[in-house]
Amino acid sequence: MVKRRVHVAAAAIISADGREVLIARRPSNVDHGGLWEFPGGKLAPYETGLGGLKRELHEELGVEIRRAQPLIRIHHEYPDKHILLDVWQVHEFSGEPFGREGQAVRWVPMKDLVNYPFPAANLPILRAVMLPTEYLISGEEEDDGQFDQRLEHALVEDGVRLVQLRAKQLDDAAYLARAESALARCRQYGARLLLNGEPELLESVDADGIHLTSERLMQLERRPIAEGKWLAASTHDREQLVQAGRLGCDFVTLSPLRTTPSHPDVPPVGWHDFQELVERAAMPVFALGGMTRFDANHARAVGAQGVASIRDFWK
Ligand SMILES: Nc1nc2c([nH]c(=O)n2[C@@H]2O[C@H](COP(=O)(O)OP(=O)(O)OP(=O)(O)O)[C@@H](O)[C@H]2O)c(=O)[nH]1
Ligand SMILES: [Mg+2]
Repeated sequence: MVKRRVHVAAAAIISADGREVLIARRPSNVDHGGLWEFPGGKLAPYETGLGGLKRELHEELGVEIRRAQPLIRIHHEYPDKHILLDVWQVHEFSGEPFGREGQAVRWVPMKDLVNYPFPAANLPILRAVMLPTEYLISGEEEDDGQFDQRLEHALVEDGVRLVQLRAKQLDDAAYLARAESALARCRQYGARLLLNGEPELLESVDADGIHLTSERLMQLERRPIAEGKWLAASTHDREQLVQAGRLGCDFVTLSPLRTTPSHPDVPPVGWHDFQELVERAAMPVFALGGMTRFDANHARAVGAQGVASIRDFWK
C-alpha cells in the first residue's frame, strides 16, 4: 500500500504574557478523535504553510493571525499515512478564539501541556513549545565569582532561560559545587539548567536535565534518565541525529554551523546542509557554532528551534 502524504499546518498560539498556549480537542468522530491538538488542518495543494494556517484558524477559531514565526516541522509515519506537520508559533492575533466547529478550546499553562493526550506525532511539538529560542552554553575560564557574575548578567540582561553548565576544567567536586550555585541562580529567574556530563550527575544535583557529548550519545543504548528530566545532546551529522531520536532526546545542538575560533579545523555544516538535516530530525535542533542572537530569526526560518552560543551570551 502506498501511504497517503498529508501536509498539515498547525499553530501554537501563545498568550500575551507568554505563559499559556491554546489547544483544542478533536471531535470524537474524526481521526485521533478525543485527543488534544494544535489548531490547524490539511493544506490545499496550492497553499503555503502560513497561508493555509491563516485559513484554518479563521475557520476553526475565528481568529486572524497578525504575527507568526515557524516553530518546527515534523515528519511522522502513521499506520495509514505519512504526515508533515508544519507548526507555527503565533504571537499576535485578533479576535477572541472559540470553537467554531463545536470543539473544546482551552488556554493551558506550558508546564501543564504534558498532562493532555495528543496524537503520537506531537511530542516534538510539545518540546518545541516549551523551549526558548536561545540556549546558553557557559564559558569555562572563570573563577566562581566571575562565573556567578556572568550567569547573572545572561539571566537578567539577556533574558536567557535555558543554560548548559559546561566546565571541563573543573574536577568533580568543583563541578558539583558550581552546579548547585548555578541551579539556585537559574531557579531564581525561572530558567532551566542542564548539566554537561554523565546522567548520574542528576543524583547529586537536582538540575533540569543532562546534555550528552556526541561521543556519549553514540555509546548509549537507551535513554539514561527519566522522562521528567530534559535529555539533550551535541550532534554533528545525520547518524548522530538519528541516534538522538532513538534515545528520545528532547532536543539537540547541531554544529558547527560556521567555523569558530575554538574549532578552526572542523569544516562548517553551513545553512544549506543544516536545513536538510533539521528537516528530518525528530526533535528541536539548536544551531551552534559562530552563532549570535542575530542569527536566531534565520535559524528559525530554516527549521531550527533557535541558536546556541557560548560567546554571544557570556560576557
Ligand atoms: N490540526 C492538527 N492536526 C494534527 C495534529 N497532530 C496530528 O497528528 N494531526 C493530524 O493531522 C491531520 C490534520 O487534519 P485535520 O483533521 O485537522 O484537517 P482539517 O482541519 O483540514 O479537517 P478536514 O480534513 O476534516 O477538513 C489529522 O490526521 C490529525 O490527526 C495537531 O496538533 N494539530
Ligand atoms: Mg483541523
